[in-house]
Amino acid sequence: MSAKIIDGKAFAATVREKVAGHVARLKADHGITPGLAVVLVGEDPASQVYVRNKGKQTIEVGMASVEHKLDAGTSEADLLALIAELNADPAIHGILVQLPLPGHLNSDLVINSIDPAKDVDGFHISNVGLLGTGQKSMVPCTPLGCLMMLRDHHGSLSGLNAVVIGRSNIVGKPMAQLLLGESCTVTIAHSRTRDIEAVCRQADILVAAVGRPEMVTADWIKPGATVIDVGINRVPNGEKHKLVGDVDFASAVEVAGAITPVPGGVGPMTIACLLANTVTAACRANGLDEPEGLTA
Ligand SMILES: NC(=O)C1=CN([C@@H]2O[C@H](COP(=O)(O)OP(=O)(O)OC[C@H]3O[C@@H](n4cnc5c(N)ncnc54)[C@H](OP(=O)(O)O)[C@@H]3O)[C@@H](O)[C@H]2O)C=CC1
Ligand SMILES: Nc1nc(=O)c2c([nH]1)NC[C@@H]1CN(c3ccc(C(=O)N[C@@H](CCC(=O)O)C(=O)O)cc3)C=[N+]21
Repeated sequence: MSAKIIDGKAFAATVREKVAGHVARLKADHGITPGLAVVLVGEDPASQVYVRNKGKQTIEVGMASVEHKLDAGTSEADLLALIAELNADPAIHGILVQLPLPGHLNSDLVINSIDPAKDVDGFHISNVGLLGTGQKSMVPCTPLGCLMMLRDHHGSLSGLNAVVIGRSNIVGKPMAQLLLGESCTVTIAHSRTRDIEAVCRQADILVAAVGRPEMVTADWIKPGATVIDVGINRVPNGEKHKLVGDVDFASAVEVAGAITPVPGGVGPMTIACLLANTVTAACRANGLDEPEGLTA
């Protein structure tokens, strides 16, 4: 039997439509245009894909988009000065600093210099702490997008076994926190996990956020499980390249109950959630009721 394909691209379009509605209301009723600033230092290829898609979609939902493209050799002091400017700018409600940063920059220091209220990536230590203690925060976009798709597919996630492969601060850890918040029984697997295939086969929900092309094959998957593939891996395809996930889609689709494709799964949801977080930030900054259904 073949799995249901969870269409992240279509789901993301519905999220963006909701965001556009809230943006229109903010403009008409309050004269507020939510503004998102993206800071890109150097030329990481994965970040460029993201920035390209994001800039276009920010404009499409009616928000203001500002891009700061800095030279790979930019000093930490200059980057911190730019962030201080954006923190102080009332027209900017969301700030995203593309990761990874070039090696000479301390990314923890840089991320923690962003005003937590404008931290639409949800990476600032204050937001991480708020999420970890179940308080209102900015929730990282990729895990938030995954959660929206999981809730839509399952309704309640309570009591399900969830395995997250990957323990990064930007995907694996916050994903695990969100699933715990939904009362899943959560296991985080990583490069030192013993017999990872057997661990994964226990999962009703399997989230792969590893960065290894097609690592998760059918024999890792419990029949009927829901598989969320976060991986974005660029692999050679003849003369060109193609994108594949961390899951071997062709074999997994035969065993899973539901699965997200790459491209067209988690990626588009990540960008939609970034826009959602920016509207939420704009509402909070102005003491307005925040949109329902766009946060965790
Ligand atoms: N779709 C989207 O919107 C986004 C996609 N991504 C993609 O998601 C993937 C993960 O990203 P990110 O979390 O930043 O990556 P990181 O490299 O920061 O983390 C990868 C994690 O995978 C674990 N890992 C590596 N190799 C193995 C292995 N052989 N077996 C088990 N675990 C392993 C690592 O374990 P250890 O900690 O032990 O080293 C680590 O915890 C990438 O493909 C990235 O491009 C990322 C962000 C957004
Ligand atoms: N501060 C920060 N926050 C991030 O969230 C962040 C980051 N830095 N650095 C890079 C990674 C990667 N990432 C992607 C998001 C969407 C797609 C995406 O839209 N993917 C499309 C395909 C795009 C294509 O066709 O090439 C899809 O999966 O369908 C890809 C990658 C966010 N990241």
